Amino acid sequence: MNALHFGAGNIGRGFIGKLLADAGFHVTFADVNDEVVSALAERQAYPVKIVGETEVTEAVTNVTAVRSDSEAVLEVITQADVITTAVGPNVLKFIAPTLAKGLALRQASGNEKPLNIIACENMVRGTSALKAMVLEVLPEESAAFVAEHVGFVDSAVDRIVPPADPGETDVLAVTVESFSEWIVDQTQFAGELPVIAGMEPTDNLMAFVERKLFTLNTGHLITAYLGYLSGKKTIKEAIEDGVIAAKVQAAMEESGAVLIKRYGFDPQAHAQYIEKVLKRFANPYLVDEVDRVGRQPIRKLGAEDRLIKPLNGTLEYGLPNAHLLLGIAGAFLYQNDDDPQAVELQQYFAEHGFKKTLAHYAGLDEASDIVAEAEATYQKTAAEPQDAAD
Ligand SMILES: NC(=O)c1ccc[n+]([C@@H]2O[C@H](COP(=O)([O-])OP(=O)(O)OC[C@H]3O[C@@H](n4cnc5c(N)ncnc54)[C@H](O)[C@@H]3O)[C@@H](O)[C@H]2O)c1
Ligand SMILES: O=P(O)(O)OC[C@@H](O)[C@@H](O)[C@H](O)[C@H](O)CO
Repeated sequence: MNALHFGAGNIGRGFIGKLLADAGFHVTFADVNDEVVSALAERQAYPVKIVGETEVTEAVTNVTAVRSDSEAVLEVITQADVITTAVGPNVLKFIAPTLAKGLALRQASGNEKPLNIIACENMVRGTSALKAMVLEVLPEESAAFVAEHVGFVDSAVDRIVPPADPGETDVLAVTVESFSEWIVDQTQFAGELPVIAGMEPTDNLMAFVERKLFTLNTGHLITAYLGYLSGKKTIKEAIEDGVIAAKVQAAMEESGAVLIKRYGFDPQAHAQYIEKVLKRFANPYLVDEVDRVGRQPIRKLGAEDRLIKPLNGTLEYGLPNAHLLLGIAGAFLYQNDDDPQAVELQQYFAEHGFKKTLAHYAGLDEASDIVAEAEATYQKTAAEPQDAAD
């Protein structure tokens, strides 16, 4: 069985590529990082350090790599049984034309075995978004072939994988937490549902995607921004501050109340889920910087993402949202010259002011009460950033 995985980064090497290799797939990574591609192609193996109560380093073998913009990747697409991605939501548009070309070539090669494509990104129904991009550029004569033989399967992916420790010299080494969860929409597969250890099929994907994105990622982001405001470098340092932890928990309870209403989750089980997430943030063996978790604030202010979608849910059901608003204030106060989206957000904000900026990026009505409330929270937080975090 052959797997092709786009994005040999943290989650690619530390979770999805490892899981597929462990399941017996020959895994080809496709990436644009020459150093990583060369090392994978040469060594055909890499180490994954799993840290938690115990620490173990496992070797991932039976892997190789090609550049994702090379002719070689097209050949791999013609032979793959599964294609996965972990490149970041904003990069899917760059790999869609490659997938379309490869699928046309697969048709020409006469390979009619089922192929399943699964985007493993932090976004709601990322594979469906990728499918739309692929179909847009797919040659018309391949449309029927793809509809019959290719499954585009949405998924939810959860494992905290920061970049390697600063002192690490092996470009392929990756450190991961022991927890992992990969849930796929069983209704979207082409061919028979494959049995892969660590991949859990469900017929209720949206509940799992939203539970993960609007609990873990909502809480993670607010931890990062409150940590940033109080001068903390890592998520662990931030969540060890009791006041920050209480605010983060309150935000997860606000989004949780929406999820409980929307999906009928058991409130007690959801409270335990939140508790477990808080423990994962405090993992003493992971060095996860607030800048990684706070990255790309424009993406994170999107209407379907971890702050605004739960906020809209609180409006729909008439629920409290003060701590979600604090997260939005945090996004506006987050400054990082190395993050192009943080720079763009600050520039737009300086030119257009709070209300126009939030309305622009979050798809909210500039004249709405909620945007006015968000601005008031921003002003209060900007005046006393320490109070927000202390
Ligand atoms: N790291 C985590 O804890 C985690 C957990 C769950 C989900 N995710 C999601 O996984 C995705 C990747 O995150 P990450 O933390 O692994 O990021 P990362 O930056 O470590 O990895 C992304 C990889 O994609 C590669 N890439 C960029 N452009 C490419 C292209 N055109 N073709 C092929 N490869 C390309 C980069 O070189 C890099 O190796 C994101 O959507 C993220 O939200 C991350
Ligand atoms: O990857 P992002 O930028 O969408 O979000 C940053 C982190 O919250 C995220 O990578 C988590 O570590 C991950 O989602 C855990 O499963």
